[in-house]
Amino acid sequence: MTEFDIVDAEAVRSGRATDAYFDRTATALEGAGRNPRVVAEVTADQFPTGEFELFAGLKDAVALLSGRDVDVHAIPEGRLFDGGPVMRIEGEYLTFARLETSLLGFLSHASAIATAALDCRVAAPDASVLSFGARHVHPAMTAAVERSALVGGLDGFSHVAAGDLIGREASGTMPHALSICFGRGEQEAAWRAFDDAVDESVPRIALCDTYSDEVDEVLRAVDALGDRLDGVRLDTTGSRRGDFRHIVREVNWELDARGHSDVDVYVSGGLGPADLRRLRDVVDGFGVGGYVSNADPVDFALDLVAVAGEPAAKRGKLSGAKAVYRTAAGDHAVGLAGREGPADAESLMEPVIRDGEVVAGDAVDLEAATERALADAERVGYGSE
Ligand SMILES: O=P(O)(O)OC[C@H]1O[C@H](OP(=O)(O)OP(=O)(O)O)[C@H](O)[C@@H]1O
Repeated sequence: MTEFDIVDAEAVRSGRATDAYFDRTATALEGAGRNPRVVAEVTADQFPTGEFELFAGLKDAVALLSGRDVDVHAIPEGRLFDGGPVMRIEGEYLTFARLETSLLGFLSHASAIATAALDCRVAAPDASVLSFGARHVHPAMTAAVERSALVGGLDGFSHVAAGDLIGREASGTMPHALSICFGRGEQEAAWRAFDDAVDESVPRIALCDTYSDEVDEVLRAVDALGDRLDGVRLDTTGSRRGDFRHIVREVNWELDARGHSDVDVYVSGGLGPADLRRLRDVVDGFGVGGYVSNADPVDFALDLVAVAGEPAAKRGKLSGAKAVYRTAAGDHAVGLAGREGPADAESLMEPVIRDGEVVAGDAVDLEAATERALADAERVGYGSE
């Protein structure tokens, strides 16, 4: 009995974190003395759909399969895909049967979140965009959310413990609760308390919408902190927002009129790519929560595509080990592995585990994944208007 409803890492690693039917399948196969060599593929769509998604979660998938007698190929994290396999596992079926549930979970959530993050990245390429959505998900998922947001090109994230795991410090300054603790009309006391107590390395970004008009609170923050004020954040609640772009422009105007155009303006609260496009030329940064963290998981499935060296698949799925390609024109293509791919096309899958040993290299490296995501987005024109 654990304190929280969190399945622990050991249950994932051991295969206990599985759907029961895999346990029963293993029992049946063991009882029948059957354990064929198979090829299994993880796929969202059989053929290209015209809609790219960003691949993430491979680091954990590789960790799950490492040390087991399998060979695994995958497209590297941070590559866009559209149809065909993202991962191929070869080995005896019982070696990985019980791992399917966790494997798909790792990939499905991470890829969805990375894709949503990339939507935001390309919507505001020059602004700082931070992931604020940890509060919307189960705490067991927060590190995966924040890491996937980084794979998708976001500049940072808010969750402290996720930062410990990822090896990067969380960002963030103050919630409305800070001002409210000091009381109506006492926002200056809140901003000064923050400035007095919080480490100098943390930017002084005052939240300026708690009790009164944004311009009024911004100018009061300027008076209260003077040159120590780095920026202001407007998180105006939806029912009070009116024309948010106009409000932000007015704030910028009034800052400029008083010689404080160096104060950065950040906005947050219910924002998505369309909002980022609308506001990107008037703000310095965005906090994006639910749009990224609440992305619907990619509908990955794991299917057997060959048994004992022969093509095999359930109906509706394509048999045979496959390769996926990026063509010179930037399209995604799927073909049988071992056949020649399209002319001038780059094959996307690479070995990540060989005989149980991890050989993934930078295919699971976070910084390399982000670089790939941005380069791939540019190459295929992802999110271009
Ligand atoms: O809206 P999302 O895009 O999902 O982003 C998360 C939001 O959560 C916080 O708002 P909240 O109103 O809870 O702020 P508070 O805690 O400062 O009141 C934060 O300031 C973001 O606006």
